[in-house]
This record gives sequence, C-alpha cells and structure tokens, in this order.
Amino acid sequence: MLELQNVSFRYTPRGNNILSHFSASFGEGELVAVTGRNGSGKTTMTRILVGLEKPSEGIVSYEGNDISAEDASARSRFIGYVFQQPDRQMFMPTVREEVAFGPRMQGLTGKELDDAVENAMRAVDVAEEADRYPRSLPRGTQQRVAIASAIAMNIRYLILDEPTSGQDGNEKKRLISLMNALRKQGITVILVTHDMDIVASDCSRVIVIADHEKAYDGTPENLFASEGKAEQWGLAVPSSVALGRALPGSPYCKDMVSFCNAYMKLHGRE
Ligand SMILES: Nc1ncnc2c1ncn2[C@@H]1O[C@H](COP(=O)(O)OP(=O)(O)OP(=O)(O)O)[C@@H](O)[C@H]1O
Repeated sequence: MLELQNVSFRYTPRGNNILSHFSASFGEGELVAVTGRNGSGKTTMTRILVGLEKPSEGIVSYEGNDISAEDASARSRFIGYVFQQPDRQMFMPTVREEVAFGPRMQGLTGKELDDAVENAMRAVDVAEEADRYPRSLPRGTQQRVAIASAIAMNIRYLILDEPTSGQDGNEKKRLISLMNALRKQGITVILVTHDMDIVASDCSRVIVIADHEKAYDGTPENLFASEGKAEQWGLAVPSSVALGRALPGSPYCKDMVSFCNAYMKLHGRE
C-alpha cells in the first residue's frame, strides 16, 4: 500500500499551499484517475508520490514505512512515472538501451537483464522499435517505451501524467488495454487526466482535487450518478452519462455501449 498521510505542500517556504492535509491510499491493482481543474495540483500530488517533491508537512508511506525522505531514484524500485512529455525522460540512443537503463542501475546484468528488457518491450509492443532513437518516435510510442522502462524494473505502481491528451482514438485504445493488462498483473495504475470518458469507462476509482484538498474519492459511477456533482468541480460529464441521464429511469451509462444497451432495453419494452 502506498499512502499520502495528511500531506501539505508548497513550492516555496512562504508560498501558498498547493495541497492541504491531503490523504489518499493506493492499493494493489487499482486503476485510479486523478482529476480536477487546471492547476489544482494533480501533477504536484503525483510528483510527491514518486519522490520528485517532498511534502512540506505529512508523510508518504509504502508498506507501512515512512519513505518521505527517499528520493525518486530510491522509489523507482517500486514506482514508475511517465511524464506528460515522455521524450524529456529519454536520453539513451536506442529504445533497447533506454529500457535497459533502469534495471541495469538496479544491478541486473547478462541474461537476466536481456530477458527483463525483451519481455518489457514485448509487453508494450515496442520490440520492433528496439534499435530506434526514442526521441524520434511518436509520442504514443514514447509513452509505451517509458512504460516498458518501468515494467523492466518490476514496479508495483505506475503513474501516467495526461497520457491520452492529443492522442488519436487508436493510440488511446491501445494505451487503455495496456493499462488494463498491467492492472491484471496487480500493478496499480494512477492516471492524471482530464479525459472523463476514460474515467467513466475504465477507471475503478477517481480522486478529484479542488481548492487544494481531496474533494472526492470514490467510484466514477458515484461521481457522475447525480447531476451537478462532477460539474461543481469543473468536470465535463461524458456523453454516454449525459445521454443515460436523459433516458427514463436515468440509467448510469459508463460508455456508449452501455448507453446503447440501456436504450435497446427500453425500446424492446415499448
Ligand atoms: N515548480 C513550480 N514552482 C512553483 N509553482 C508551481 C510549480 N509547478 C507547479 N506550480 C503551481 O502549482 C499549482 C499546481 O500545479 P500542477 O501542475 O500540480 O496542477 P495540475 O492540476 O497538474 O494542472 P494541469 O491540469 O494544468 O496540468 C499551479 O498553480 C502551478 O502554477
């Protein structure tokens, strides 16, 4: 279990709190969305989890131990982070070397290292790009390379910052099915996103940050079930949810397939 306990954070000693008394815990195999208005502190919260920022107050704990003082490189043994612009975290000449960098730093060598790298590249479907320069790849592929780098280090948590912004439908679908595959292996995926379609259709849980605090922590269904709840935090309601609300009985429709099923059921009864 990875936890933020009563964490407050400000970027400068005299600055305002970006987060105030923020607590959240992340269990195994969850797909958790972190959302909220622009500038609400989503990226900051994940940077604290990964060790790129230290809490001004409160602690970060992992499996019951206070890891607040551990830096990001120490935490990379269990947590991976994919930046909004993944090319900023790539500095090796080939995809294979990029993916090998982390596990090599962890002490893997020889066949063990080669196997970890090959398996990770295959898991995210970048094996064919193994000899290419990572920074020349499309952003979606770079994201998968960054995920492979994390998988090769045998992580338990993966944080993705706005992975679907600017992606086409196919790349989104590919990423979502990859996140689901990781989740089935027990890896917890934490997704910073403004994409409410993904929140409703794919996430098991959603955290909303508003006014420096955790405003909501629960299922997407509960967030979107009643009109006005998500909207008060500036969140867009997915089309399928809005359409479902307009049907008799206002069924909750997490995606367009659910909406069509609900519609057909009603139609069949008429
Ligand atoms: N390095 C920094 N120094 C000072 N202030 C910062 C720094 N990084 C972010 N901030 C401020 O902290 C606040 C929270 O930023 P953060 O990037 O965490 O928000 P966010 O919810 O991820 O935003 P977005 O949805 O726009 O990506 C913003 O007001 C931002 O301007």
